[in-house]
Amino acid sequence: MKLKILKKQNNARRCFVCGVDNNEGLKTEFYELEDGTLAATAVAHPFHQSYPGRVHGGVSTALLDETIGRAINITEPETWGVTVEITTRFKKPVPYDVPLLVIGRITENRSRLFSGEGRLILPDGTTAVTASARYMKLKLTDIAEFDGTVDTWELFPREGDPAALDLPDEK
Ligand SMILES: CCCCCCCCCCCCCC(=O)SCCNC(=O)CCNC(=O)[C@H](O)C(C)(C)COP(=O)(O)OP(=O)(O)OC[C@H]1O[C@@H](n2cnc3c(N)ncnc32)[C@H](O)[C@@H]1OP(=O)(O)O
Repeated sequence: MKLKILKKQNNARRCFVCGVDNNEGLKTEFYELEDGTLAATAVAHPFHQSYPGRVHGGVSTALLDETIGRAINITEPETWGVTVEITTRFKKPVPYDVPLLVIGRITENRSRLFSGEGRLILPDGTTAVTASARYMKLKLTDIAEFDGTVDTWELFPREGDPAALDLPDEK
């Protein structure tokens, strides 16, 4: 199903998942879709491997963690949270050097905790990894040593940013 992108989210600079200056990271981009899903696009590299030919499960988990955690910002742009639990199910190997799509949704939102689920989808539409996670809401100043210079939080628009994304049915 093709879904319109309503908004691109900010990126950090050094974050392993979204840091635009982190050349060992994933440089993931996050897009809010019209149906309330958060979609993330990324390419993993050979230096993210576990066994040769497959991406480390911890890397896939990190992608899912941040995608689910950021999905809260669709309705609450000022909410920040830390992951308190994540459960991941690895169904297929994830290869590097191919475009990966990750989607996340919030399933429960309470005053102190929120939960969500997500899946990592391969270019052929297969779901390779699923996850569910829970986060505790905290003030940004209680989470981050944020000086606003090296570690910024900004929108990095790109000419290649898509206007819509095709979400395959679950398989
Ligand atoms: C600006 C720059 C931005 C950079 C980029 C950002 C990208 C965004 C990335 C986003 C994605 C990436 C995100 C990341 O990678 S976040 C990094 C990974 N996660 C962490 O570092 C979290 C580490 N843990 C902690 O700091 C503490 O444990 C916290 C602060 C969470 C709680 O310690 P604290 O000592 O304060 O609290 P407490 O232990 O007394 O518990 C307090 C209450 O909470 C309840 N409780 C606790 N745990 C759970 C649980 N699992 N399920 C249900 N309930 C739970 C507990 O029962 C109690 O309830 P009650 O008895 O009071 O009723």
